[in-house]
Amino acid sequence: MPALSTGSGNDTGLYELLSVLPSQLQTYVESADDRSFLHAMFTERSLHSLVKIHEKLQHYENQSPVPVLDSAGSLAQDLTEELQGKTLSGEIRELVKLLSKPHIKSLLSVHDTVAQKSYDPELPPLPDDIDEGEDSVKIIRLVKNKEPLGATIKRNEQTGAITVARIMRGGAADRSGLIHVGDELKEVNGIPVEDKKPEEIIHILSQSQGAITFKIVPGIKEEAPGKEPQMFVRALFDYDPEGDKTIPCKEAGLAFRRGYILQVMSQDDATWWQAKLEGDANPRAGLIPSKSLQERRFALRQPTAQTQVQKIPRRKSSGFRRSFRLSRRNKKTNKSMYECKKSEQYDTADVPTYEEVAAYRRPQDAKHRLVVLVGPTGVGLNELKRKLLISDPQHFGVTVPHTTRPKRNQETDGVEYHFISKHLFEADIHNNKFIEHGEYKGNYYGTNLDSVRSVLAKKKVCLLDVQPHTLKHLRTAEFKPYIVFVKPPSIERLRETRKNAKIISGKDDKGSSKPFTEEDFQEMISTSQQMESQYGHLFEKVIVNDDLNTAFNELRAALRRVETETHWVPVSWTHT
Ligand SMILES: Nc1ncnc2c1ncn2[C@@H]1O[C@H](COP(=O)(O)OP(=O)(O)OP(=O)(O)O)[C@@H](O)[C@H]1O
Repeated sequence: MPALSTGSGNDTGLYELLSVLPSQLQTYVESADDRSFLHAMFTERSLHSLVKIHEKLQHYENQSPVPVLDSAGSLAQDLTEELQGKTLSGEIRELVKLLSKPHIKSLLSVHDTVAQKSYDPELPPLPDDIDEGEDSVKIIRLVKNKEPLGATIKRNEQTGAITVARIMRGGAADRSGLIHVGDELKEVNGIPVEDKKPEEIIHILSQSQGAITFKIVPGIKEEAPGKEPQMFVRALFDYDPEGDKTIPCKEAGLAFRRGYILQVMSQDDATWWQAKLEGDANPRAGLIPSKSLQERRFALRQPTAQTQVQKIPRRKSSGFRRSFRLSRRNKKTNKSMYECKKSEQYDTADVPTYEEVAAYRRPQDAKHRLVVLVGPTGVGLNELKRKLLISDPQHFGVTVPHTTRPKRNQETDGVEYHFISKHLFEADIHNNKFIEHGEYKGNYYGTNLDSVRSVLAKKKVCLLDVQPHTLKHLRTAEFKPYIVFVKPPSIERLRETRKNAKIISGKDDKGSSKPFTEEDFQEMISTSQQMESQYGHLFEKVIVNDDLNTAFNELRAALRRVETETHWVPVSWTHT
C-alpha cells in the first residue's frame, strides 16, 4: 500500500489511495452501512481538498522557497515615485493605486520582515549613563499624540521623590500597561525630575509630542488589571474641575452637569473617583469628586442652605403651590380650598451627589410609570394635564381625590371624590397613605396612594401634579415616577402669552379666577428658580411652558419615549 506521502510534485499516490481504499477495505467490513459510510467518507470533497493542501505544502516545503528580495516595500515605494507624474496607461495607474493601498503596503512590510528574519521588537537604545548602584530602573517609551498621558503624579514631602499617584482608567498610560501607581519617576526625556515640582513635570509632558522616554523605578505594589467596572450613576450636581481648587490635576478632571449619566471606572481612591460619560467612545476616565468628598463639601455649605430652605414661606408670599392638584373633572372644584398641613418641612438630610442607576425599559405588559408634573402655581400644569387627557382619554388618567365632607346630591362616590369617614381618613394619614392632604372648613381632602394605584391598574398612564417635597415619597420601585418640571418662560413672554389667562385667586376661599398680575409673574419665576435649585436633581425632564401647544407636544413626545424607550432609573427600581 502506498505511503500517505506524495513525495514529489505530480505524484498522485494519495488520491489513488483514497480511491482504492473503500474497495480494499470491503473484505474487512461486513456491515453494508459501514461500507457505505466508508465510501461516503473517502469520496467526501472536503477530504480531497485537505489532501490537496497537504500536497501543496509538502511541495513547497521540499522546495524551501527563499524570498527573491528582502526590500519589497521600498521597491514598491521607489516604483510608485518613479511612475508618478508621468503620462500613464490605465494599467500602470491601477498598479500605482494598488501599491498605495495600506493593505498592500502592510503585506509587503510583513514580507520584508519575514525575509529579513527580523522578528525582535525594536527597542530604544539604553541610556549609557546608568549608575551601577542605582535601583533597578525601567526605561519606558510611550508614543504620545494629542491625548494626555492619563496619569497623575505627586511629590513625597519627606523624600522628595516623584511618584505616580494614579493611572486614569482607559487612558494612554493605562492602555500601555507599563506605568503603575507607586512607580517613582526619575527622568522624562533625559531630564532628571528629582528637583522639579509636579507642575513643572506636567509642563514638560504637555510640551512633548511623539515618543516620550521615562526612566522609572518600579513601585512595589502593582495594580492587578481588572475588568471594566459597570457602575452607572446619575450626577445630581454640576461639576467643573476648572473651578475646583482641591482637584489633584485639573486636566485630569471630568466636567459634568446635573442629570448626566457617568460610568464609574474606579473607586479605589476614597476622595477622587474615576469616571467617564456614559456612551462616550473615548475610553479614558477623568477624575470626579467621590460621593463622600461631595457630601463633606455639601456639609460645609449646609448651614446657609438649611436656613434658606426653612425660610421658604408658604404659598401666599412664596408662590409654592397653594393647593393639592386634584382631579379637575369638576370645574367647580375649588383648588385653593386647602393647604398642605404636614409636609412643608424639607428633608435636607439628602445630599445630592450621585444616584446609582440602571437602564430600564418598560416591558410591554407592565404597568406604566407614574407621570408626575411639578411647577410653580399658574405655570400651566392643569392645562397640560387637560390637553393630555383630551388627546387620548383611553390612555391617560387622573386620580380621584378623597374627602370627608358629605356627598352632595349631584355627586357620585368615586367620580368627583371618594367620600370616606373621618375615622378612615385619619387611619390612612397615620398609615402614610396620603401623598398630600389638608383640611378645609373642618373636612379633610387629599390624594391617596391607592387612587394612583387604581389608575395604573387600568393600564393607564396616571398623571399627577404634586408639590415638590412629596416627590421623595413617590420615588419608589412601584411607581417609577417620571418627573417633569414645567417652568415659566421669561417675564416678557409671560406678559405676552398670558394676556387672556386667569389664575385662581389666593386671596379668597372661593377660588375665583382673576387675570395674572405682574406680581404673579415675578412670583412664578422666583418660585420656579427655588424649586429648580432645591429639587432639580429629581427632574427627569424640564419643559418651558412658553407657547402652550409647543409645550404640550414636547410633553406628549417625551411621554411616548418613556413608554417605549430605555431610560436610566435608580438601580433599586430594577430589582424585582
Ligand atoms: N402656555 C400658555 N400660554 C397661555 N396661557 C396659558 C399657558 N399655559 C397655561 N395657561 C393659562 O394659565 C392659566 C393657569 O394655568 P393652569 O391652571 O393650568 O396652571 P396651574 O399650574 O395648574 O396653576 P395652579 O397652581 O393655580 O393650579 C390658565 O388660564 C391657563 O389656560
